[in-house]
Amino acid sequence: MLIIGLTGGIATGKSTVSKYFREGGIPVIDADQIAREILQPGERPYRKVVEHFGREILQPDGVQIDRQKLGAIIFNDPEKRRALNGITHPAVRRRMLTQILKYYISGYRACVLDVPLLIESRLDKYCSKIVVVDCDRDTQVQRLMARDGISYENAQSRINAQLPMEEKKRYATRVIDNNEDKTRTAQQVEEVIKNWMPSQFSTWGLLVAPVAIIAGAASLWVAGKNLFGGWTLSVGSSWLAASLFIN
Ligand SMILES: CC(C)(COP(=O)(O)OP(=O)(O)OC[C@H]1O[C@@H](n2cnc3c(N)ncnc32)[C@H](O)[C@@H]1O)[C@@H](O)C(=O)NCCC(=O)NCCS
Ligand SMILES: Nc1ncnc2c1ncn2[C@@H]1O[C@H](COP(=O)(O)OP(=O)(O)OP(=O)(O)O)[C@@H](O)[C@H]1O
Repeated sequence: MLIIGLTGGIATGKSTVSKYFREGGIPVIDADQIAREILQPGERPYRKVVEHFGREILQPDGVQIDRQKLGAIIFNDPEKRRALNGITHPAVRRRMLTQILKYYISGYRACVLDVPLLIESRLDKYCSKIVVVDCDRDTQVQRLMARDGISYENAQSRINAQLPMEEKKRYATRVIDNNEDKTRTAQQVEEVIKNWMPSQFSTWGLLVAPVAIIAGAASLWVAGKNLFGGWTLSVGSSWLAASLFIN
């Protein structure tokens, strides 16, 4: 299975690019979405975050986390940001792994991991390819302020909480330029899908190969007991397994 890591700076356009991958038939695992789920009441990371940051980060209902308040704390303080990451990231990673397995078992040929902090948290090493979504800093600031309704200073501190784009781009297999209109961005994603998608044969190979290997081993055992036909079966199964894997 091809695992494509998708990253970029805040508001450079990862969700926009994700949408085009989904439209191209490739499932996307969204780390921001998972991070939201684990901060719901009842989840263990929720409890730890409230314990660590205190009840003042809760909304007036005294239950839900006020994301704006928590954001204001962690985007302006590297130490507190590290503490939050230390609580949330292991749980996010576990859920991402479960989702990857789900897609693998369902026979998908590829999936995208949409992770803003892919490079910072060293998840890039588990990806076969890395897509970095880029736009110039002024555009990024403008889009972030417009989308989240935040001030120029707030936008700057959120951008500065991440690795600079120049650094992220060094890890890219492919940079998607998201400075122009969305149609141009969609075309770049289409190109990526066309160039990178593994053949249907190789996906089936990954699913069928373990069965073929077991069949090969079993027939070797039978062949040891005699039967010319058994050898034929074992060689045939092993060849099938090898060829599916190699693909
Ligand atoms: C601080 C929180 C509550 C702010 O919530 P808010 O709804 O305002 O923002 P949202 O979750 O939509 O994130 C928006 C963007 O902020 C950036 N961002 C989020 N968390 C971090 C972080 N810890 N460090 C740097 N950038 C971050 C990402 O680019 C993300 O796409 C929230 O982002 C959070 O829980 N962050 C910790 C979990 C995390 O690291 N998530 C990132 C993916 S693993
Ligand atoms: N090519 C584009 N032209 C105009 N607006 C765009 C373009 N790409 C994205 N946007 C807008 O910019 C904003 C940020 O884009 P998006 O939400 O995709 O970024 P993101 O990288 O996923 O952000 P985050 O890091 O916060 O998750 C959104 O309002 C989106 O509609």
